Amino acid sequence: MSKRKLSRQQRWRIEKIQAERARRAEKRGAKESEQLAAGEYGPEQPGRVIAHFGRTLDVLPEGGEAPVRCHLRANLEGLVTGDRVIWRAGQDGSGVVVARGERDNVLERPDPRGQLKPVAANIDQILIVFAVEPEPHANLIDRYLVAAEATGIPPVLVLNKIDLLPDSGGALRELLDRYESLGYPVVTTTTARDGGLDALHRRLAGRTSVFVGQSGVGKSSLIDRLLPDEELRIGALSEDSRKGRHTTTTARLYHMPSGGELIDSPGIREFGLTHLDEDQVARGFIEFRELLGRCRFRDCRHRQEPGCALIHAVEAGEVHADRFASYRRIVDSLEDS
Ligand SMILES: Nc1nc2c(ncn2[C@@H]2O[C@H](COP(=O)(O)OP(=O)(O)OP(=O)(O)O)[C@@H](O)[C@H]2O)c(=O)[nH]1
Ligand SMILES: [Zn+2]
Repeated sequence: MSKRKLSRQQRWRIEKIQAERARRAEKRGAKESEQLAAGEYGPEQPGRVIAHFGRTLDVLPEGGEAPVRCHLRANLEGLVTGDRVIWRAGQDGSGVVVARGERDNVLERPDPRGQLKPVAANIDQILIVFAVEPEPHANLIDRYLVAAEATGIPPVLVLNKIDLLPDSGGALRELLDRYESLGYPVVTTTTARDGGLDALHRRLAGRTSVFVGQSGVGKSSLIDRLLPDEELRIGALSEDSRKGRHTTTTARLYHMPSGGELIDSPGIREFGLTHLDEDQVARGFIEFRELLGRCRFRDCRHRQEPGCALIHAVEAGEVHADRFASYRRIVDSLEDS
């Protein structure tokens, strides 16, 4: 780390600011404890964060319809959309979040400084959308799959625009079969005719999902149909936040009329283009997992090492050569960046 030289005056100013911040946080905490103790808040109840704006959150009470604008207890940090929380209702219609529940998983994105920050939590599935047009490179699908596998959230492949598919199904059909045989669920959709989203509705029901995918594949078109009502999308938010429309980059959780929850934000849609390390990439190819660690050399990089279990599996036809080539390409691209 580079040592920055601060003048005495600068140092003094920073210390003063920090002391002031600490004092304010302490005061806030003391006031809240007083209010909580004085019974100014109702009993603890479960809820889920559906949007957040700094230290202010919209919480949907469990089993409830209308979100409650809440603030955070002073000692709570880092809550994100999708978090399960314990909160207490205040007397003025707002509330206070007092605890965060355990997370099943969390989706992270790099902030402008390149540091990973959580953006959403408790997601049941990542829907990787691709389309007949623009034609997907298998490599791109693999990239998304690897990124999804690294989060621990199960991915689902969604092939959109099947109205543009040739009758024979073509090469895409073959590609899909390959992913299906690896164990990935595949759903096909089209927004061009009625009923084109039936299979997708079934897949979404009862789960919390996010949509990711390359530009132009039809994410907005799909989401527009899943949340048909603009009012519904905005209506998922409490009164106050409607004014704060500038905060459009925050992830939001929506309830779909057809069933299930959707968490969406521009940042989430771009997910998959984040940095991964070589080991994450190898583990992201699910059929490689049982082979990893079986190479002759413990530090095998699966290039041309003798006794490489992966290369052997490709030669034996147990691992598809395209998937292995894709793995190589992703690893090579890490070295360039
Ligand atoms: N033929 C056909 N076109 C579709 C279908 N779904 C979407 N489109 C068209 O594909 C284009 C891109 O759709 P969008 O919904 O904007 O795609 P997107 O993934 O949200 O793209 P970005 O906003 O750039 O990330 C639009 O012209 C849509 O009308 C479909 O099922 N069939
Ligand atoms: Zn190897």
